[in-house]
Amino acid sequence: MHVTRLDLRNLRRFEDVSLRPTPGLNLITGENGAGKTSVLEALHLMAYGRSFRGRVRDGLVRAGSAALEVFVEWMERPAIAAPAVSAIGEAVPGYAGRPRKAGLRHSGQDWSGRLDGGAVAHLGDLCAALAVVSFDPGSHVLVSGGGEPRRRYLDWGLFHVEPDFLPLWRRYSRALRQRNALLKSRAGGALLDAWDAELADAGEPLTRFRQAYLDALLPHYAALLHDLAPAVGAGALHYVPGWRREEMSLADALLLNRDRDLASGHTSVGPHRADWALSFAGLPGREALSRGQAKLTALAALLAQAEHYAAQRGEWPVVALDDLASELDRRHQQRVLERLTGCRAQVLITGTECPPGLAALQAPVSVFHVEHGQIAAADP
Ligand SMILES: Nc1ncnc2c1ncn2[C@@H]1O[C@H](COP(=O)(O)OP(=O)(O)OP(=O)(O)O)[C@@H](O)[C@H]1O
Repeated sequence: MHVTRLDLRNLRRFEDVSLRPTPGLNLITGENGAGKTSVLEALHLMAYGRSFRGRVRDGLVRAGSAALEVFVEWMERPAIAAPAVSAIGEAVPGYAGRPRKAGLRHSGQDWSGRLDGGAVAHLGDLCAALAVVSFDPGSHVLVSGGGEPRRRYLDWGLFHVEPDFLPLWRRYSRALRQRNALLKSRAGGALLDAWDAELADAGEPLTRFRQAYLDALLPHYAALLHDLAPAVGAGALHYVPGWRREEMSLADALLLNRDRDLASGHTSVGPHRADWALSFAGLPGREALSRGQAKLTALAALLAQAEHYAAQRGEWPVVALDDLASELDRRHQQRVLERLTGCRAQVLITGTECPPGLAALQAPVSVFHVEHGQIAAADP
């Protein structure tokens, strides 16, 4: 898929700007503080419901404004592969791609959204429509941070490639909220039994989906890691389900931990505590990765997710690379961009100037310059 239009209103320093990216490589340049990252943040917000720099209420809305607005138009490949031109040489309507559009207004507390002209009930519906994979200076948390970004990573992938996952995830989240509320009010008995059963009913298949997804990512990740950071040795990924799954069912684990959960007021076992671990044949553990290696490992994981998405859905997600030159050295910049241009993915890159790895690529690139709160197309 590729974004054809991105409008931002009252987002960080931008009052009202519009960007028309091209399907291939797009470079967004500007001085420090010009607003380059904010452009990618807007796209990320539509695709994830949050910025990669935190929540909307943490400063995304322009000072003095009540709410921000993001509007995105993109082209999506049709689900059925068919020639764009018929046997008699005429264009086949609808097969060249499906135009889609989404709008989001967010005040930090309240939001409203529209998708293809209709109102959406859940922010997740917007996020499931537009697929963006972002690599930014904070992406290393996928490797060096706590479990939450790694769970989000798995769930984002599953929202996009597994249609049965989102309803299951909603069921589990609702049951977890209800169970925690009961635990806090110290209520036990039949009601708690019922929510335990619901948690187990949703949590077991949810875990199977996550485990299968991580297994499916592994070949992509291992090949990318070998290409980007061969010194760390073969990479492996291991799912950690959030309870001792090899010994007992989730229903049994919930029952076993009930007294402890009643004392603490929250559910201590289950897929909401899941994680996945990374191991490397050439290193004792992820703690031994250098900062640069941690970034490359995170990038391998993110690109693996994009590759897997492309294999499943028949088209690439949009790839956003924030401040590429400060994240990767020239050789790695070039390697990554070669891969992405070879796959015909739409790529949006930010930088104070053209990253050396992009200049060395000699591929066609559309350049946009951000200055004084405006975005303008510039000469390549
Ligand atoms: N809520 C806000 N209201 C108004 N202006 C804001 C708000 N939040 C951030 N800004 C300003 O918007 C700009 C955001 O810049 P952004 O981080 O997108 O720039 P950048 O071009 O990526 O910078 P750098 O190269 O330094 O990373 C900064 O000038 C910042 O001071």
